[in-house]
Amino acid sequence: MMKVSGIIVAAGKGRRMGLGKNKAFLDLNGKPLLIHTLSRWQQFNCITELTVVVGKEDLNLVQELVKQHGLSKVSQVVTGGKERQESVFLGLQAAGKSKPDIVLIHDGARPFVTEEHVGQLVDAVQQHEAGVLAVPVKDTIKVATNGLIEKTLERSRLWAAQTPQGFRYGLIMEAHQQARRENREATDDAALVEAMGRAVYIVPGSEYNIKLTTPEDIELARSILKRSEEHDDANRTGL
Ligand SMILES: Nc1ccn([C@@H]2O[C@H](COP(=O)(O)OP(=O)(O)OP(=O)(O)O)[C@@H](O)[C@H]2O)c(=O)n1
Ligand SMILES: C[C@](O)(CO)[C@H](O)COP(=O)(O)O
Repeated sequence: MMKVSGIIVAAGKGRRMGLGKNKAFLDLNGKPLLIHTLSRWQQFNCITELTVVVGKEDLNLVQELVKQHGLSKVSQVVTGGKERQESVFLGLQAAGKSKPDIVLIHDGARPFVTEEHVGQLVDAVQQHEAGVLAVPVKDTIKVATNGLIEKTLERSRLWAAQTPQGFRYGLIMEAHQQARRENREATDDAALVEAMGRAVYIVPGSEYNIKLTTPEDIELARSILKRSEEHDDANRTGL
């Protein structure tokens, strides 16, 4: 059977959120943001196990929360690095011990991805080795320097990359190792694979799969959570 491991990165500082603490512990309806994300991944049938990457200072707390919330798919909680890319690399090294075929790399700060989209991503990775969830860009994007517009990009070809991003394990490890040798940095993992000249496929995702980045996202997250709880209630009661 195909072994699919999730790597959930939550070792950031959440500076843009401005809470003065890691946004992973932001309370959403009585539960920390990271626990919302992990509880969802715990339920995904295609996922064999989860590696969680957190800041050194949060290691004990997250291990305790994992136990408390019965997150049995979490096989390890490991320490991350200064940048997201380093946290992912450390997560990949740890996940590699149990020899996964495919890894799905996901932001701890994205609590609303669905099983349907994760399943579609796994299918794409089985077929093509590398894929990302993404949504079409809705705004018109300008490239500007010092407030002066240089050009307008052709919107019909623009996609906003999300996570999870999925890869055959050997491919993403090679991409991270090469990036480290060449001191290359990127804000997502797909870019490291693209830089090797390898194909990465887009799997259309959902606008609800938001990353909580700035304070306005908290309100949005609470309303998405309410909507998904109502949806669950409706399913349970047959409404
Ligand atoms: N050194 C880092 C930086 C980021 N992340 C994780 O990567 C995800 C996406 O990053 P982002 O939203 O930028 O989070 P932060 O780095 O925490 O936020 P900021 O850039 O505002 O400080 C988050 O779940 C974050 O915890 C990580 O594991 N290790
Ligand atoms: C990986 C990512 O979530 C894709 O959208 C994003 O690039 C990482 O977060 P950041 O806000 O760029 O740090």
